[in-house]
Amino acid sequence: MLVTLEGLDGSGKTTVWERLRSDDMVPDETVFTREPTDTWYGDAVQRSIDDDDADSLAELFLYTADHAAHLSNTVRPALEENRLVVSDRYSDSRYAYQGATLADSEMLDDPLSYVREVHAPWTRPPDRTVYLDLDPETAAKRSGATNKFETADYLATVRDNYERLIEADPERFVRVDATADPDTVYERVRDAIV
Ligand SMILES: Nc1ncnc2c1ncn2[C@@H]1O[C@H](COP(=O)(O)OP(=O)(O)OP(=O)(O)O)[C@@H](O)[C@H]1O
Ligand SMILES: Cc1cn([C@H]2C[C@H](O)[C@@H](COP(=O)(O)O)O2)c(=O)[nH]c1=O
Repeated sequence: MLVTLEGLDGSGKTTVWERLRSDDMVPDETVFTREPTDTWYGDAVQRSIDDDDADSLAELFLYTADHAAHLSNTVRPALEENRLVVSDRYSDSRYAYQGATLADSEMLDDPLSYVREVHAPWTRPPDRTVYLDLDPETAAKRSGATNKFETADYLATVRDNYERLIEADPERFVRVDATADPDTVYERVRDAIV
């Protein structure tokens, strides 16, 4: 089973993901992974994140290349062995974030749909997605505005995109209030996974 953790920057995904790794209730053979990945593809993505002037379309395809390699090298092999896979960010991050980054593009009427169409023929959708729901102002504050994505204005568009994704696929998503205290958030996420 493939479970993904999604939400705005600062919503607490990595905090939960780290804690799940040492939880006895989570199966030992679980694969914990993330996007951007810790590979040279992920390094290329990181360079783009750090470049305020990166071309938005080129950036989409860097993230997408990282996703393709992540699927073939990590996610699909683990699923073939019937292991639980927990990914800190995955394809919905691309739909929500690059959907927002490309919002001003004159070439695309509906960037979110375009990004989904690019992935559709080959990606592997998650079986369950835990969405850590947080308002953009708190998200920007918590994340410390360390990269170009972490502003309340931009994150408001990203949040609208996540809402569109949830509306289109309500069965897959479990919404968790990320303003709750860390222990409560953690227990709600764990309950949604095991
Ligand atoms: N439930 C919570 N309440 C208050 N603060 C929290 C909570 N969960 C995490 N934090 C704090 O918010 C900050 C961001 O958390 P974390 O790195 O886990 O978020 P993230 O969603 O992984 O962010 P990013 O996508 O930017 O990597 C950290 O300082 C963390 O300690
Ligand atoms: C996977 C993915 C990520 N992003 C953005 C979101 C964050 O601001 C950065 C890095 O992610 P992290 O969780 O803070 O390490 O990249 C994105 O725009 N599109 C994506 O597909």
